[in-house]
Amino acid sequence: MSATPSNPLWLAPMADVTLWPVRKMFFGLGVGLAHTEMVSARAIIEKSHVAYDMLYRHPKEGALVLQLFSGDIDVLLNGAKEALKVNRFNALGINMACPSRKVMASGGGAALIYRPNIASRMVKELKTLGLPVWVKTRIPSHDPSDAFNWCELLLASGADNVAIHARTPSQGYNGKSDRKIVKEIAESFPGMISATGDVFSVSDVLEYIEMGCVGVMIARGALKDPFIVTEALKALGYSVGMDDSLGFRINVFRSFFEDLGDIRDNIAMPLLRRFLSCIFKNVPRASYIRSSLANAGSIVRARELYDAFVDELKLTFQF
Ligand SMILES: Cc1cc2nc3c(=O)[nH]c(=O)nc-3n(C[C@H](O)[C@H](O)[C@H](O)COP(=O)(O)O)c2cc1C
Repeated sequence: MSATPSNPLWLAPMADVTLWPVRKMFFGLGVGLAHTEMVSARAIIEKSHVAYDMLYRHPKEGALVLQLFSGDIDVLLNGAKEALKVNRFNALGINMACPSRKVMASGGGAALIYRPNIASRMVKELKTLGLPVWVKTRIPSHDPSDAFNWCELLLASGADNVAIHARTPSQGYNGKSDRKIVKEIAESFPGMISATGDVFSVSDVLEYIEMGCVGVMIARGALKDPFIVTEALKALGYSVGMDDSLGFRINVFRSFFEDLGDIRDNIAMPLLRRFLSCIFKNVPRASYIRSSLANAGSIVRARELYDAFVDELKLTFQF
């Protein structure tokens, strides 16, 4: 199974967000590839139901990278083996980017930047499973030569793609992602580097592509407005056959509601709340509608309210 994306605009991994209903919505909008949220390799080995749920892949999804995290080589490898018994994925991703204290304390996530030998062996071991191996990482420092050496090591170890979020682990989300470093690395390793970091507009996507990145991942920008995807694809010259009308937006979210109905309310309701700010944009009483949906208590009830609001809007806007 190859990891060939259908275009260079990809959905980034986001914990508690990139579950299958969200990924399916974004594949519907046109992304060329998506990531699962990061899954603990140890939790897979321990047969956690939560981790197993994260391995579900809907038949209508496109190219999908399973992103795993661990600070231990054997745990990572065995977790990946178990995951591949549950489902097929187009590539295995290693999280070397997560700066959270808990993940870094286990030696995983961004802590791997400071454990280069372990990181390199992780890539080599995962490669033995026969799938492309993708690494998502932050940068060691704002010195371009540090970033170059780090990416060179990952690629020499066999990584098929390195996605760079050009902030250091200690930076959190402060400052800006360092695009000069991304450009230098993308030029140094043509065809191997993708970008993530501060992708909020069509011009952000175009800028990373012009730098020579093979792909651009959308993360927080996708939460603010999923429809950036269709706009960016149009700007990149892909024919998307979709518009930005209210009717189109409403239908996209109607399908999303259907899919959310297939997962538990305690997972689905927070997920719905994540996307509420972009539902009913520029529509009268939008904030009242959003707060009704946020407090609906269950997806079934939220869907009923949504349908009732849409009926009202149809009378007003005649779509
Ligand atoms: C809610 C949320 C969850 C995230 N979870 C993950 C994750 O599971 N794995 C990962 O590699 N990055 C994760 N990230 C980081 C994003 O993939 C992305 O690299 C980062 O947000 C920078 O891109 P942006 O500035 O365009 O949002 C997460 C980000 C957000 C906002």
